[in-house]
Amino acid sequence: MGSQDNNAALSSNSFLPYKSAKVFVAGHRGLVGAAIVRKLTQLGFTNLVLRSHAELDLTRQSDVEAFFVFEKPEFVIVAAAKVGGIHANNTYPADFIAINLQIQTNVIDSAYRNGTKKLLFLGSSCIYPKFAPQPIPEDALLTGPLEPTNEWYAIAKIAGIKMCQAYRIQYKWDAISGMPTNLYGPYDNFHPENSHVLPALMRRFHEAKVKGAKEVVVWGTGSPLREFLHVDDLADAVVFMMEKYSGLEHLNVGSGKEVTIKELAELMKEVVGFEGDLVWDSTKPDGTPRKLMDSSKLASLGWTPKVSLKDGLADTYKWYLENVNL
Ligand SMILES: NC(=O)C1=CN([C@@H]2O[C@H](COP(=O)(O)OP(=O)(O)OC[C@H]3O[C@@H](n4cnc5c(N)ncnc54)[C@H](OP(=O)(O)O)[C@@H]3O)[C@@H](O)[C@H]2O)C=CC1
Ligand SMILES: C[C@H]1O[C@H](OP(=O)(O)OP(=O)(O)OC[C@H]2O[C@@H](n3cnc4c(=O)[nH]c(N)nc43)[C@H](O)[C@@H]2O)[C@@H](O)[C@@H](O)C1=O
Repeated sequence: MGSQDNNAALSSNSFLPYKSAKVFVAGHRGLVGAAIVRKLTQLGFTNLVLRSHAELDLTRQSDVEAFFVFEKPEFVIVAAAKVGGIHANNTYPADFIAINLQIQTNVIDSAYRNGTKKLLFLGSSCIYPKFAPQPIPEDALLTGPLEPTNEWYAIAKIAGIKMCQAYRIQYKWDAISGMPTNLYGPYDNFHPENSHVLPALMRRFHEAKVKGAKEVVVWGTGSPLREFLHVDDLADAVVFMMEKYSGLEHLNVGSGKEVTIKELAELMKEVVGFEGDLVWDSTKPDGTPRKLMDSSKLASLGWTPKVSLKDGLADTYKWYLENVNL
């Protein structure tokens, strides 16, 4: 993190006092983007620039350039991406590498060229080697082979981190990166196959309860460990980093707490109130055995998460009942 000192001159762009600043939240209808918009609105930001995918396809370079020339946002948060769980990543590798490279390259380059003061890029904990030391420090990046089920997505995300670093070094531009762990919360994707484990199980347990089914199938062996963070905590961390961090290195953003998939399934069963049995489908991949991140750098700057997994699950299930299960 010594390189952060070399960039001290770039850290003058404080964010929080400028409530009327133009802030572009890319991907504002997704899990993460929606939480960031909620947080910024709560804080009193009045000039958010938002475009749905239908209004602006961020893979289209000339459209993105025209948007930035016209809007010239002062701050940019990149929460738009092609995102999915283990099955989607494994099934659509071309989409995961190409769409993510296109979106992030277009947005980062156009933001720099049109006077954006500061940009935050979001990656993911899957950037780290499959067998990284645990908890995973930021400097484990590029020290070993990736998990094959999501290497295409991981390579795109690593390119995003490196692009922010390259623009910081060459242009002295304040681009930073945050690497969140597995997230969940309101506006998650509850698709039965393509979503992440937590929303997938919430939906499957709920539907099983409603139908009076005797069992629910859960993928893999149940032994992999995952670290979950409520998306409201992530949004809080994003605002914190926009205000306080201007370094070359990406920063891990995790809860510091891990559970096995079996423990998650048992907890979900309890929260949803399903009374049948769990059946394990070991033909489905487990993915990375463990990916607990070391988020002590962010903690040392003064940020800590607040939402426990149990409370977060109950809150998300309430949202699911009110909004998805209509
Ligand atoms: N969910 C998680 O567990 C984790 C997420 N992250 C990161 O957080 C970020 C946000 O993820 P998350 O909110 O979960 O993802 P979502 O899929 O919920 O949201 C992604 C958003 O990006 C938009 N988008 C996708 N493609 C395009 C495009 N071509 N043009 C314009 N908009 C587009 C989507 O719009 P539409 O739906 O209309 O296509 C959607 O609003 C990503 O960078 C992801 O890597 C990191 C770690 C874990
Ligand atoms: C955030 C992160 O998310 C992805 O990585 P992942 O953590 O492996 O993602 P996942 O949530 O899909 O699975 C976690 C674990 O859970 C098990 N599992 C059980 N039952 C279901 C199930 O029903 N659905 C899913 N998806 N998984 C299930 C599953 O077999 C695996 O062992 C990356 O591709 C990449 O997108 C990324 O960055």
